[in-house]
Amino acid sequence: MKLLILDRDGVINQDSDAYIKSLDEWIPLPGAIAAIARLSRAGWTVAVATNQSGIARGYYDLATLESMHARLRELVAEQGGELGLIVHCPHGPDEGCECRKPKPGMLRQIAAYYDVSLKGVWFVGDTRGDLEAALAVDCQPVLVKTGKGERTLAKALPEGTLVFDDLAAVASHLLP
Ligand SMILES: O=P(O)(O)OC[C@@H](O)[C@H]1O[C@@H](OP(=O)(O)O)[C@@H](O)[C@@H](O)[C@@H]1O
Ligand SMILES: [Mg+2]
Ligand SMILES: [Zn+2]
Repeated sequence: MKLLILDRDGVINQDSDAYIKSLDEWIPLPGAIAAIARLSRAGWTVAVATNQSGIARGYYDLATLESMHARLRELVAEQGGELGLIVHCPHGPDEGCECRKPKPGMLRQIAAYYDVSLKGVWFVGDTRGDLEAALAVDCQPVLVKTGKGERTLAKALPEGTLVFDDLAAVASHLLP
């Protein structure tokens, strides 16, 4: 199974230090939707693992989050693709959950859903926490320079991290 796991904010859509709090604030990054659709049409399963502490913080509710994900699915479908499982962590940093990255709980949830091993599966993110979550479960850490990626690049990356300009470049690398 060709499985690719993506972080959401800063990889698929614009991120903000003020959180993405509404559907209007959820703006796809250039080429991201097309990249997901291209991968899907080529037989890849594309899943998403996203921290959403804004829910715990009271900035937006689950219905709003789900409206963003419905829009994401709609845009991918308009380009002939299909997005796979989206897993989110609604918890705050102090709740001690197992799903908030850099913990790998969401990656494990995705692996269990598809009944596959995570070894070597690419996990594409824009923050150090994404890379650490990948390493914790033997995924291939992949950093994109969008979102907080340039900030993440300013410090030493975990050994073996692959770096791409954006999700479109990741898709072009994976597709013939
Ligand atoms: O990149 P993903 O995991 O899809 O989502 C990140 C968001 O949940 C938010 O995560 C927050 O981190 P804290 O949760 O406050 O540490 C901040 O970095 C926000 O800027 C960001 O929008
Ligand atoms: Mg992110
Ligand atoms: Zn959680």
